[in-house]
Amino acid sequence: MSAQPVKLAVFASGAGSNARRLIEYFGTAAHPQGDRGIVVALVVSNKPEAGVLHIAADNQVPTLIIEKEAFFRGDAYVPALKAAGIDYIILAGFLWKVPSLLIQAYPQKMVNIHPALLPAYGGKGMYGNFVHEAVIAAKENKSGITIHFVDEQYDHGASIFQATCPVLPNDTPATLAQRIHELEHANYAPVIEQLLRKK
Ligand SMILES: Nc1nc2c(c(=O)[nH]1)N[C@@H](CN(C=O)c1ccc(C(=O)N[C@@H](CCC(=O)O)C(=O)O)cc1)CN2
Ligand SMILES: NCC(=O)N[C@@H]1O[C@H](COP(=O)([O-])[O-])[C@@H](O)[C@H]1O
Repeated sequence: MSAQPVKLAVFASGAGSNARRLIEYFGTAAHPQGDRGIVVALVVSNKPEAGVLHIAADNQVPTLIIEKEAFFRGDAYVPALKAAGIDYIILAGFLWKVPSLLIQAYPQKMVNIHPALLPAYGGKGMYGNFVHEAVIAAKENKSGITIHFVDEQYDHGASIFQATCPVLPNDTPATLAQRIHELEHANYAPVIEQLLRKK
């Protein structure tokens, strides 16, 4: 009898390129990838029109749309996540602050990827292109990604991994975002795999 795979729920609010990469790397409950023993079992979004939901559907990954009032009550969605056998929550462009009760339900089992080198350029309002605009406006010569545990504050949890890339003089938020996405797609899944191997 093969052991049950570790089940990830990916939380996303947008296009879902990171979710797509995680699905490609780990596979799904229906189509596990290799013998990693980890699968993307659920995609959760707060935006019914989010592109990530189409990526989930294309890969037969079940989805859960969350409602604001229930979500911010704190533990409204914990039963559904536990019923789905979710072991880890992976934030990938999720734009709501995760409430404490949900974090407490997944102690040291909730991670986020941020498109900058924290602690700089993090916190409320620092998401998507707002981050890249701030980095360029500050005339930084490098940026990067931070993968970190999630705590009750935005972008404050313990850092797990960082990678850097140059910021070029003629960069726009879009060209920098592309370079950051390449770092994200190369690193998020292997860093998660390594983190779970240590448990
Ligand atoms: N409890 C935590 N929740 C979340 C974290 C975290 O570290 N702790 N990380 C964020 C992801 N994130 C940056 O990596 C981030 C996302 C969104 C915001 C933000 O300012 N959001 C706006 C609302 C935007 C919207 O609804 O469209 C806001 O709060 O006013 C900052 C950082 C995910 N959750
Ligand atoms: N502060 C949170 C934040 O800005 N997250 C960022 O949102 C993007 C989502 O892209 P995707 O939907 O294509 O994965 C990613 O670049 C991620 O780092």
